[in-house]
Amino acid sequence: MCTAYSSDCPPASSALHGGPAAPPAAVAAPVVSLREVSVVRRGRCILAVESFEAQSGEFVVVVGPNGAGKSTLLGVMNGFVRPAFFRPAFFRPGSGGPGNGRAEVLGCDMRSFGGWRVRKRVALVAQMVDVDARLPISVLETVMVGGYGRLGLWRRPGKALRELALSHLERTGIAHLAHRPFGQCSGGERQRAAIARALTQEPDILLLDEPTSALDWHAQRGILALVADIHAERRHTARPLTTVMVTHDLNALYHGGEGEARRTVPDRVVCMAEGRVTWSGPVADALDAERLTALYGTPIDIIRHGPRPVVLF
Ligand SMILES: Nc1ncnc2c1ncn2[C@@H]1O[C@H](COP(=O)(O)OP(=O)(O)OP(=O)(O)O)[C@@H](O)[C@H]1O
Repeated sequence: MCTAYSSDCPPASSALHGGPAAPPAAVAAPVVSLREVSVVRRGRCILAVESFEAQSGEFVVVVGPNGAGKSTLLGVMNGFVRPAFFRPAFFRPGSGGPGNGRAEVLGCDMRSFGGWRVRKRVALVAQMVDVDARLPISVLETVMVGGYGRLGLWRRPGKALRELALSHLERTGIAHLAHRPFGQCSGGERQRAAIARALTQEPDILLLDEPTSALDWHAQRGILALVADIHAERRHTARPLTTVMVTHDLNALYHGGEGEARRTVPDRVVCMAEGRVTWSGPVADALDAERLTALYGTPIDIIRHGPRPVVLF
């Protein structure tokens, strides 16, 4: 069942084949609203979130130790992981029932077929995986895959999708790699291609799961600046982008680019541990030595470099 934007979760307007006008930015409902959501795997509760919300146009960063449930949370948001619900009073994961539990993304109830519907509008840049260099698929073809969900069952990818993909290759700075086999690209180039593919999906929500892991310093800075710029470009449009990024790089919270003008300052940081959201608040408060030491279970210090806090461990 869909509740916020319309009765059938219509796609927002698409450069690919046009479409109904996007919902106005003034829609008050959060684009992600999770309450008493749980995920159980092999009899173990790996996610038990009492409350998580993301507003339209918000930039949220999710941090926490390995196994905290961050990727699972992203999976619930893009419909790949089907949520169950728990009642906090009894804490019976997966017990379902009316309770107060709900999982809505872009106004779609993720319990029904919402996951299938929103997947077209929620793009995920997953953790980097190794790809065989002999894989016969070019960077351009990889990026075009992002538009397939919007094409529907009977339409074949055509010129419009190709041009859209090329424009996003340009935007992410790798237009010159369009015809190179994807598997022959460097880690940083592959992450740019993954972001271009996500943009070709024309998403309302962009999810990024450790987009800078395994990249060198220069590539990390480039990816973070790109993500920040893409988010900022849509901030004051009729269709602001909601960005949710998982990262282990706490210094990425504050600085994503070169120079003050390009720094990344997300709107909010969400801390997770043992499947739960343990804290949520502004970046300045998140970068607190005591809080981070407790979260990661290892001593963490914060020093200042000019106006910028730097996390040391
Ligand atoms: N399909 C599954 N079956 C069993 N356990 C799972 C499954 N998927 C995830 N888990 C477990 O759930 C926990 C949370 O996993 P998740 O990948 O969400 O954590 P994470 O915070 O993203 O971790 P990391 O920072 O290491 O990527 C982990 O202990 C993981 O082993």
